[in-house]
Amino acid sequence: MKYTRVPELSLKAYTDGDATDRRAFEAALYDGFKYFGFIILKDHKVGHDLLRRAYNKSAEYFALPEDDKMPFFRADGQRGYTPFGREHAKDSKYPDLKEFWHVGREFPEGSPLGEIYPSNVWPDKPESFRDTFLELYDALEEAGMVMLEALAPSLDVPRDFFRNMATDGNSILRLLHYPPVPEGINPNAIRAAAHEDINLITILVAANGGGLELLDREGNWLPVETDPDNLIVDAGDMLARVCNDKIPATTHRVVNPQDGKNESRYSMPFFMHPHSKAMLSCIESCKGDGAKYEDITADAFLKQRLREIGLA
Ligand SMILES: O=C(O)CCC(=O)C(=O)O
Ligand SMILES: [Fe+2]
Repeated sequence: MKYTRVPELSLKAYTDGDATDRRAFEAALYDGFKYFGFIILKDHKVGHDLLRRAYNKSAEYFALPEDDKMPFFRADGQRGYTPFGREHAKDSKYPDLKEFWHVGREFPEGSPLGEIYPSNVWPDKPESFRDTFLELYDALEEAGMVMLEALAPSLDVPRDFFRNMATDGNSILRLLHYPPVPEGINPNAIRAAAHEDINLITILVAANGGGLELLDREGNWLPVETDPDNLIVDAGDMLARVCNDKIPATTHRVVNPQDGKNESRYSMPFFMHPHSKAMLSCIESCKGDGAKYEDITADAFLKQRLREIGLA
């Protein structure tokens, strides 16, 4: 199968369809993932109202003065606020033109699991910030779990294989703000330099503006554009690693505005991670001539990659 654009799949066909619909969805997901490492997901259950509310809260937060935001900056960048110009892609010298906020997993008070990941921090304004983003975290995780489940049969692993890996996982919701590109900025600096995501899969709430591009097999940058109510799903390094690159962690970037409209851009990727102790080890059906990568725990792999992007 050859594609000229990122395929669009309807999640409803999988969740509400019969066995034939589900098999067709699984095949289309696997084909899209193998070809591009990206698919677009429509008819999902993350509500339109929740997405609009989340975008509004995100815009309200980033509009606050820097003095209100900096108290939530943590050096490791894993929770709370990361200011403009801090993160750079693994192979880029120039910082990305973005600021962001990270929400991690919340455990019920007193849960022993609460110790394993850094605690969330929360701003006191805007109002309902915490509730909105915990709701979005759960909704995106739910959609992601279904995708992980739908992927399993194609790789000949039990249906709950990836779901189990991601249960209590170190998944992160990132609220991103790319401000208007400042004048006089180094021409090599872009909103998000070419990179691959670190995690298993990313469920990206499509932004309210263009700019996202993936690097296709011919080495061309292909815009990934869709209705802002749809979700974009892409495969990260951890998934590529366990399936021996059968599914690629596709390089992507966000370019600066090119249409003369130098406006803020907001997006909200949800990075689905395995739980820290999960072993990233090559799936039997993908071994072929042998595993290309050594076994490593999800936690060790994450730490290695965070150092490479200047966040640890
Ligand atoms: O803003 C976007 O559309 C993509 C962001 C992204 O690729 C990332 O944060 O890893
Ligand atoms: Fe990314």
